[in-house]
Formats: sequence, C-alpha cells, structure tokens
Amino acid sequence: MAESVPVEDHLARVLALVTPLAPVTVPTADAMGLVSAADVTAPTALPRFDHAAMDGYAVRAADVSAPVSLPVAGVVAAGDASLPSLTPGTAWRIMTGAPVPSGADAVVPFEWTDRGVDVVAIGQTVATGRHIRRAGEDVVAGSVVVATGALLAPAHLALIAGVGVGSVSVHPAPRVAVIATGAELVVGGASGAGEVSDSNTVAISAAAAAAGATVQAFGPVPDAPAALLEQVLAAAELADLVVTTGGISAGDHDVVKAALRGRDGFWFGGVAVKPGRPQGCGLILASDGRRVPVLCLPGTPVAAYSSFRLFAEPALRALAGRVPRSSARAVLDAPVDVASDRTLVLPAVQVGPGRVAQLPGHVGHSQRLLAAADVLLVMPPGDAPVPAGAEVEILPLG
Ligand SMILES: Nc1nc2c(c(=O)[nH]1)N[C@H]1C(S)=C(S)[C@@H](COP(=O)(O)OP(=O)(O)OC[C@H]3O[C@@H](n4cnc5c(N)ncnc54)[C@H](O)[C@@H]3O)O[C@H]1N2
Ligand code: MOO
Repeated sequence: MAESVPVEDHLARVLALVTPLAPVTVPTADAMGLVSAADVTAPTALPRFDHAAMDGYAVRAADVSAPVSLPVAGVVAAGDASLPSLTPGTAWRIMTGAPVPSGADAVVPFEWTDRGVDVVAIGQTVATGRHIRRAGEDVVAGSVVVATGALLAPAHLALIAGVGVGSVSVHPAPRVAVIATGAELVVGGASGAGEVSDSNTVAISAAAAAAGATVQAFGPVPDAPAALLEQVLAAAELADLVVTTGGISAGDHDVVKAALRGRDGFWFGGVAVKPGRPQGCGLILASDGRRVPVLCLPGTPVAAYSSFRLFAEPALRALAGRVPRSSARAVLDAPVDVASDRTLVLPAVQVGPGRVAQLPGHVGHSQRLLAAADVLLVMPPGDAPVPAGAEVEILPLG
C-alpha cells in the first residue's frame, strides 16, 4: 500500500479546495457567529448625545456649594425630544439616559439630596462632568467599530446595533450535505441480520451544526456507485461542502471510492492518523459554476467523527472566513504512550483547569469511550511516551 501522508499534508490538501464563501448582507440580529466581510463604520457617535448616568438633578457644578437649595425648573426623562436649557442657580430633575439640559455640567444623584420636587436640598458638592456620559466618549462617529474578519459575538452585535447599523456584510454559514454510505445501514434501530444502525449521519450532522453550518442529510445510500455519484451531484447543488462517510477503504464494495476515484482532481489514499487512515477529497462542479469540495471520511464511527474534526471542521471554518484551525491546548496530567508513526487521536477527560488525562481502556474504535470523553488528544507521531506536564493539542468535545 502507498505510504500514508501526514495529517498536516492532508489538511493542506483539503484546505486548498476551499475559499471563503462570497459575502452576503444579513440583519445585524442574524449575524451571530458569522465573520464580518467588511468594516462596520459608526454613522453616529455613541452615546449620541450627552446624557445623565444617574437619576437625580442636572445642575451647574459651580452652583452647588454644600449644603445648598436650588429651585427645580422641571423634569427631563429618557426619550424627551426637546432639550431644555438650565438657568444658572436652578436644577432640572433628570432621569438616567435623559439628555442633559444645555448649561448643566453635572448630575447630582437623588441619594445626595432630599429628592425635592419644587426645591431640592443638596448635601454635597459635585465635580464638573460628574454623572454625565458625553456624546462620543465611547465611539466617535465615522470610526470603525467592527473590522473585517471579526468573528461576530454578542458584544459585536450590540455595538453594531448600538451605533444604529441594522445590517452587516458577512460570510454566510456554510451549508453542509452529509451522505452516509453502506448497504448495511438502516435509519433507527437495526434489527435484521447484518444491519447496522446509522450513527454517522447523526454524528456528522451534529458536529457540522456545532461548527456553525446548516446541515442537510442524505442517505444512507446503498453500495451502488452510479446512485452514489448521483446523490453527491445532487447534494453539491444545495451545499457548500459535501461530507461522505464509509466506502473508501480496500473492500469489494467501496462505493465512494468507486464513484469518485476516477474523477478529475479527486484523491484517495492513506493519512497517517489513527483512527481515520483512509481519506479522500476532491471538487464537484455544480450547475451554477460553483466548485464544491467533497470530503470522503471513513465509515467506522469513531474514525468518521475524528476525521470530521481534523479535516472537515477546518474546511467549514475556512468557508465561513475563519482561521481554519482552532488551536486549543491542554496540559497532560499523566504520560501518554504514543509509540506510533501515525498521529493518534485519543479520548481524554478534563481533570482540572487546562489539565487532561487519557481515558483508560482505550480500544481503538469505542463509541462508548468517545461519549465518555471531554476532549480528544491529538498526539503527533513519536517514539517515546509524552510526559505528564507536556502541552498538547486537543479537540474539545461537547
Ligand atoms: N484491507 C483493508 N481493510 C481496511 C482498511 C485497509 O487499509 N485495508 N482500512 C480500515 C480502516 S483503518 C478503516 S477506518 C475502515 C474504513 O472503511 P470504510 O471507510 O470503507 O468504511 P465502511 O467499510 O463503509 O465501514 C466501516 C465500518 O463502519 C461501519 N459504518 C459505516 N458507516 C456507518 C454509519 N453511517 N453508521 C454506523 N456505522 C457505520 C460499517 O458498518 C463498518 O463496520 O476500513 C478498514 N478496513
Ligand atoms: O484508521 Mo481506521 O480509522 O483505524 O479504523
């Protein structure tokens, strides 16, 4: 068998198939988790106008020598459209968020006063500017509030909305098509001889959704190359990435390989990773001219999931305009034996903040152990145990 290629080389091969999706404009409220495709510039300052930071009285600081009583000229509340002006030697009752009357330069909170309605007694002096939020003190009009390439989180959306911008240019969430293959597969509970319950469709769909994609599942598709090819072509019409599982090793019925191997630019071969050695990838031309990447993952459930995390998730991140690889790391709590010429992907648990330990009883393809794990350790090839205290790459689960 041909030599296996290193994980990094296969990842590079996969990422070479992917370019960020063309930007679209979406309502600000719908942009969570997407990457901005253009700078967002503030059309207005934030705050837009000088406003009270406390409920109390707007005054001229120079008029407040403690103790003092000032006549109250009126009340100004948040949302009031007309801006009163303050006559020296008077106070305006003012509510948090209300525009500060012209001529006032401080707000005395209720707690420092007798809360008088017509006349207010103030018990302490106030510094100029106190309890006033100045126009533009947070954001200057015309400045960039969110730069191109930002992964939009709630705080970004709040800032964009806060400066009054209702829509943003983003790379859209990638659409993923999942195609499980295997004549043995049944949806729901397998009961007949030789039948296997399809778990890859569920696992890969969930993992793709967790990576921010929208997902459509097809299949399971039986072991007929023509039918599989038809399904892949149909899926590519609707998706930005097609992920298949199964049918790519060395068996007599390896349908994915049979259907796609001969196509221009498709590659199938071994990757030096355990689990997940057989891999494949290529591009399918959709009728609208898009060249849709197809990743062919092995069928064995733990290998399929692990391969998704190593190769498909970075592809999704790249499609979404993100840095392809998340680089989570943790410190080993106990040594891990890696004597292998392949990268080992091992189930492990979190045993303390930033500390992980391999799960005992690892037997290769255990779905039970995978479900019991908090993280997968990604251990590069090596010939000696990696000691406790070493920092290693992890793929967080959950
Ligand atoms: N002679 C060789 N045999 C195998 C090799 C090899 O190099 N030479 N590689 C082995 C390795 S490593 C893996 S991993 C598997 C991958 O094989 P395939 O990708 O072709 O997967 P299948 O044969 O279709 O299935 C493997 C296994 O997984 C079960 N499966 C498949 N799909 C699902 C699903 N959707 N849900 C649940 N279980 C699924 C399937 O029933 C098989 O048991 O090949 C080795 N063989
Ligand atoms: O490489 Mo396979 O995924 O170990 O069984």
